[in-house]
Amino acid sequence: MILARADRATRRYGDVTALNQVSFEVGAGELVGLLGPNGAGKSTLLSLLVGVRRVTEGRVELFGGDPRDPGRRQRLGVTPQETGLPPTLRVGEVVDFVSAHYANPIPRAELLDQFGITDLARRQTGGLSGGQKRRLAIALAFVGRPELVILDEPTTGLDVEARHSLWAAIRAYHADGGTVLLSSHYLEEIEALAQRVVVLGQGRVLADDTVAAIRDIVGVRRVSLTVADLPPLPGVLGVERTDGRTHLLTADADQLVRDLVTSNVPFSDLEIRPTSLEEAFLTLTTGADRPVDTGSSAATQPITA
Ligand SMILES: Nc1ncnc2c1ncn2[C@@H]1O[C@H](COP(=O)(O)OP(=O)(O)OP(=O)(O)O)[C@@H](O)[C@H]1O
Repeated sequence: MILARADRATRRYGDVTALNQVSFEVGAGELVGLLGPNGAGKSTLLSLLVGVRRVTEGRVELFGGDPRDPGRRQRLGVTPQETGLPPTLRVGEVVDFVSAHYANPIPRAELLDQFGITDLARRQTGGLSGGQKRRLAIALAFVGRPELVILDEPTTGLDVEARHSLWAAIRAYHADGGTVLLSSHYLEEIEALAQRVVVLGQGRVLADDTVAAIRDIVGVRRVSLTVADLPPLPGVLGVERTDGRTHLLTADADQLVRDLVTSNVPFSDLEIRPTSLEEAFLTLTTGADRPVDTGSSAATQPITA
């Protein structure tokens, strides 16, 4: 059963195309990570799916119909990137207030315990730290026992301990049959939680695959050197030349260096460094005005830079 779907969804803000013909689905019981650099369109996509924004073109569906239908939203739990909590209400009162909107909410004490915020129950939300507010906001997404939870960068601003306790709560919900779609900048977070990753870049789906397949792509290394002329070498995914330096992208830097040495080409100032997630995706898609097809292992396809 498909719980959320985007079908060639496009969203523009004036001249800015935030999402460009995005299609993907979230099936019941999945835990899907939405990964992408700043401005990739993650929040826009989530806001369409939860019904707070409308598509410019294309279609989005939640539980098989219009996300703006209140009946459907009852079955959904959401934590947006920023949440405004009424500053004078106590944490327990906020939980009670949100619970009152649902037929069968999780009891207050149980919810606070699950999210490690029991000791905050009597504190006014205005006096909470940023991380404490964030944990409360995330807990509130789960209070109505939703079938689908959508979390926009849930652990941004949390310390390591809070992040891990939140991951445990998300895993427990998923193990109980819940479905999760969460966005993140952090590959680590997606790896810790998700089975499937949808990568967005510049408003498009660049990849939709297993964590392992995506890991292969971001495992790309950048081998930089000064060289006059380079013969074709195996395993080179992309070549860039800037300021007299040549940069080779490869999934196996060790082998590439061996091949460079045995090719007898004179070179100097060899440097190897990992590409950041953002850089890997931007580089791999440079000049390729089309999505990367990881279904046939994008990491082994030649990319012209
Ligand atoms: N209300 C808006 N008005 C104009 N442009 C917007 C608006 N919201 C988003 N954008 C633009 O749309 C693009 C996608 O933004 P979006 O917030 O969806 O990306 P994101 O992947 O969630 O980024 P981040 O990781 O930084 O939160 C960006 O270029 C952004 O500046």
